Amino acid sequence: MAHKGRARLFDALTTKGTAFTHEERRELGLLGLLPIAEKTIDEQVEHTYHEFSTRRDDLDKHIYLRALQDRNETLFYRLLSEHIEEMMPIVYTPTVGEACQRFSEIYRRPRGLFVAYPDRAELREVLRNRPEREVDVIVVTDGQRILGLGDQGIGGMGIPIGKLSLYTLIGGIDPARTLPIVLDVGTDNVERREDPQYLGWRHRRIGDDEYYAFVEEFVAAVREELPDVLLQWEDFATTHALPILDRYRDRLLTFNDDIQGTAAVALGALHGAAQTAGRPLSEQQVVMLGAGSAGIGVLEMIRQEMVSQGLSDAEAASRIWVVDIKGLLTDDRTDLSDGQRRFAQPAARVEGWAGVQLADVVHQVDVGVLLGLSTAAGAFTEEIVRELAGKTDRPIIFPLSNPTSRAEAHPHELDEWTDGRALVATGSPFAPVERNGKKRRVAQCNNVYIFPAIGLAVTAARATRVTNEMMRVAAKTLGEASPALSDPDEPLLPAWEDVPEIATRIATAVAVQAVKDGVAPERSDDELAQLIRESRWKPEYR
Ligand SMILES: NC(=O)C1=CN([C@@H]2O[C@H](COP(=O)(O)OP(=O)(O)OC[C@H]3O[C@@H](n4cnc5c(N)ncnc54)[C@H](OP(=O)(O)O)[C@@H]3O)[C@@H](O)[C@H]2O)C=CC1
Ligand SMILES: CC(=O)C(=O)O
Ligand SMILES: [Mg+2]
Repeated sequence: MAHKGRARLFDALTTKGTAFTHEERRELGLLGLLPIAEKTIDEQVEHTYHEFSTRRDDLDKHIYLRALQDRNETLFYRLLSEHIEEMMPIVYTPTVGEACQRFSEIYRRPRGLFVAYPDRAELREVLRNRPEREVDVIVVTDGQRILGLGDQGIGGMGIPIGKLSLYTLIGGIDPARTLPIVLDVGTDNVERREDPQYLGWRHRRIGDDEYYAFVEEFVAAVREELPDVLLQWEDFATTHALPILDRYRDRLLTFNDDIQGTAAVALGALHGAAQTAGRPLSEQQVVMLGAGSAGIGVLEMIRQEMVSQGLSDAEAASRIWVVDIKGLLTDDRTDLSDGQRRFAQPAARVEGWAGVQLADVVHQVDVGVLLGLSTAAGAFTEEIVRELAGKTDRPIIFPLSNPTSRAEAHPHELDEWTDGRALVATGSPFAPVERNGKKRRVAQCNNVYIFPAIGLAVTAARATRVTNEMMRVAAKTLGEASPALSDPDEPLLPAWEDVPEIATRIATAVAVQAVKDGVAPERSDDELAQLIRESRWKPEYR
């Protein structure tokens, strides 16, 4: 706020552009630096929306919005908040996936921190060079599993930038207090590495010993510089995601969005779905396609929920069937990680089956819930879905892989193959499904319903850890807001326009839980609710 003149005019966080009044221009040394007209923020929104609308395709629209964000953050968030449903798919999945693939080509200006392995001796200096001193939330990736698009190296930076935009848009986190980070540890994507435009370190990914030592150094630098920050891990390959979470979850204020955020949103959506289907989760047989960190994270939470509904651990596990690229996870497989092994079915249970692929499991088991976190586009085939639809009145089918090009099925197909009976939620956004002249919105079961609220909760309540119970409360509060609970024809998750308000509700419940869990200072529930409402940043010129 202190700067004047050009520095003030070009400070994206505090500029008002053509909305500086004549008096402000005089006070701030801006006279003559702007055309004489004085705009209101509403007029600026109208103008930028028109500009946005003239862009040819979604990537152009993404580039336009990113440029606006770099120029005037208040206006960027005001525009987004007035067109949330239209712009979410542009700043986030699916368009952000293409923006990551073409990151070096569309690169304009730096944002956040590029923490590169060759700079490892100077990590503290890198952290000290962060653009803003005070930070509430870091989102960090190493670019190895960007949505379902694999290794994008430094291009993965598009994801932390996009996620943090949603922390602000939905969770009301002050954009000046967010920090996107990419750990540049090389890339195994040969096409990227050999692209002359590639802006990252042209090197194969470093080996695990160097990798974990580097992550440890990075964490140490973050702790020293920003001891209270929330550190969110995003889009790490499963092989690294789980060990990193295990190593740091009890040492830092941290969570892994793909594991824990996805689990919470899936459980939230299943709440409305199970109620509409008329059968609680604990009475369902659940099939998951994909045994990566997202899939296993979701299943851990489903199992806990089944236990809270009265099953033993073993009974719950016996209702969960996981299929990966090799087929069903069974206890005679030697290639399973510890996390996967917890969901392996006894091999004896499948003796006599013709095979152990998804179609076989759906054929043999009384499946009520089919979930996909596999990146396998089209894997929920007509044959599989029709078989499932023959077993239950209201099949619950969630193709959750991102971006759209990786979805296991499209909602209009699921609708057709089940005669409109499927209860559907998808990872990326899809157009409404039309049946008998009536259009129905498709719920987007994406962790964006959760992470902004977690950020808001821990920031406002000054929490020091993200506990499992905090995540469970987030899932429960979201589930209770399902429009399908009051009308089975409504989507399983709330509309985007309502999401900022619901994020506030989730954040309040999570903050209350943080106090209960002893990881945030004592405060009454009312005080927390008030603190959360008051701490929300708003896109208004100061
Ligand atoms: N909706 C949401 O909010 C979220 C969605 N996601 C999406 O989930 C997907 C998976 O993420 P993540 O778990 O981290 O990724 P991983 O790559 O770690 O996991 C993918 C899993 O699917 C399996 N798989 C791959 N291809 C097939 C196939 N053809 N048939 C059966 N199984 C297959 C893999 O098996 P194997 O290991 O043997 O190859 C692996 O078990 C991504 O598309 C991601 O965008 C992730 C987080 C949140
Ligand atoms: C949504 C998300 O986090 C993912 O697809 O990775
Ligand atoms: Mg992710």
